[in-house]
Amino acid sequence: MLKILSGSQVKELDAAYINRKGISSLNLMESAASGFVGWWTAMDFDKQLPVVVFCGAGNNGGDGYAIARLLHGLDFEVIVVQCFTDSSGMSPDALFNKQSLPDGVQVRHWSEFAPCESAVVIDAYLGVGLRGPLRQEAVEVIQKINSLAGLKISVDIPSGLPSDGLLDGLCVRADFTVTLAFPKLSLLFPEHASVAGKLVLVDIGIEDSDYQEFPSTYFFLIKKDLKSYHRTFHRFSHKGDFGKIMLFAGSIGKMGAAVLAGKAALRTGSGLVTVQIPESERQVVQTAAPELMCSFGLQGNLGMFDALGVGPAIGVDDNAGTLAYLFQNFPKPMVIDADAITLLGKKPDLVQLIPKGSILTPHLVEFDRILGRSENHLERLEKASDFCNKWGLNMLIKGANSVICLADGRQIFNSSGTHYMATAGAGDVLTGILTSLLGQGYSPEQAMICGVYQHGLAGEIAGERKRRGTIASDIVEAIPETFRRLDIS
Ligand SMILES: NC(=O)C1=CN([C@@H]2O[C@H](COP(=O)(O)OP(=O)(O)OC[C@H]3O[C@@H](n4cnc5c(N)ncnc54)[C@H](OP(=O)(O)O)[C@@H]3O)[C@@H](O)[C@H]2O)[C@@H](O)CC1
Ligand SMILES: Nc1ncnc2c1ncn2[C@@H]1O[C@H](COP(=O)(O)OP(=O)(O)O)[C@@H](O)[C@H]1O
Ligand SMILES: [K+]
Repeated sequence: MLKILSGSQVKELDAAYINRKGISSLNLMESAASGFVGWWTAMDFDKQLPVVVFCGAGNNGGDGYAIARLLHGLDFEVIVVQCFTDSSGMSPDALFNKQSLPDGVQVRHWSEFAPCESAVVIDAYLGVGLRGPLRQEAVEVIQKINSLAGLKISVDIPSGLPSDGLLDGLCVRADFTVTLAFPKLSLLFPEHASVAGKLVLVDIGIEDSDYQEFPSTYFFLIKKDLKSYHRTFHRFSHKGDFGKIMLFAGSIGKMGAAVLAGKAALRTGSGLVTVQIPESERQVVQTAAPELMCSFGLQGNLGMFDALGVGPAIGVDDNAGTLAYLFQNFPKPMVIDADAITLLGKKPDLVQLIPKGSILTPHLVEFDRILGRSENHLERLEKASDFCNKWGLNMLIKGANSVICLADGRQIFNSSGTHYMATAGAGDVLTGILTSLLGQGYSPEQAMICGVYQHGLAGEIAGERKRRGTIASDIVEAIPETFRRLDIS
């Protein structure tokens, strides 16, 4: 898992890494530039298009000069636009890379740069070294970059966006942000989606051990983390090992929620899945998924289940008693979603009854219902942290880069997923996956890590196939492929 450090910790991280490896800061800058160019090459940009690289005077600009040199070496027509006047303020590494530009690279000053049609723009003007409000010249440079027609690619972070806080003013509006080593926190805020564009992470060789001395409560979950969190089953594993689970989901006219959650649990590997539904609706479930079992009315013997998930489309009227009953009679961590969360917002006294370690999975509107409106994502993250800590609960704030909030204060941003998942029932699928993993003996933390990543990956696989036509059933059908892609047997 990658630790997300603050912008001001980056210099110290670099120093620790450089010291341990016995290399120079220039080597690290070269790794950053090569990493960027590796991604660029994979994107297969058209060599007919000129590339315009806006370079600042700091190390972000240094990355830009190095990228310009490397792209020139790949036969691209490269124009460097210098966004400062006085070279005496340049960082030594930026100066070195500026002086290393080959003759074939044209260099202009930003004030005299006339936009050319359809150039690809690389924004290496300001990175994590931004301090305070933009100075007037920076405002004008950023306005110029934004006025250009071509595709815009920001190096590390869109220039002008603070790395750890909220945008207050202007920044480059990027189509892609190619971020170095770890994603900067602000790139993961929903309010910055329109300026950060698509997020690309480039490994520049800094290892987990180099991060150890730097405190942070924020983490970024990536594909290579997954295998170590999964349980392994053996050749003698039996149905019981894979767990018996119960899902309270669906109501008259909304039985899809029970079917989707139930099927997702089966596809995630549950041994036995029972859905608790209104009896009149049993045919819907048993026709749609014969592998599911149904139960009607409150179960007397909840103890036979290994895990329980409650909420998708159960309705908010008349269910407060059911929730209280479940909380009091099922003393293990459970998954609480959708209408069950809305009910907690209406009846906050119920929160104290929730079994410790349970997982609440609100989307942003449901989040507001339990914890009130937040001005921004930072405030939301803080509220979630306080709530989880106070009640010994876990929370998943759903959306792009869903955040796993643990009771000990750690907050883990998910890297998988796609906007094609913004479709009815995608959350019901997640409830099925999470409950299934709890039932298979995963701890709540393991279930959240594996479940959230795989749900996102299943969405990506479904999206590759169905694009805008993706529906929640496609996500369910893609779950088996996620195990294959992650090499989990
Ligand atoms: N481990 C990694 O991730 C690695 C990171 N690397 C790269 O280093 C970058 C960080 O470089 P950095 O620290 O030199 O700062 P950077 O972002 O270039 O900004 C400094 C410039 O901004 C200016 N400036 C500041 N505030 C301003 C304002 N309000 N308004 C206007 N101007 C303002 C400031 O001007 P000054 O105040 O000095 O006059 C100076 O010119 C990082 O993002 C990544 O790209 C890689 O090379 C290697 C590995
Ligand atoms: N733009 C997006 N990028 C990544 N994941 C998304 C995006 N939009 C939605 N999702 C995911 O899809 C799921 C939607 O859940 P939810 O809002 O509860 O849907 P529903 O109530 O229709 O089941 C969440 O897990 C969320 O993280
Ligand atoms: K930048």
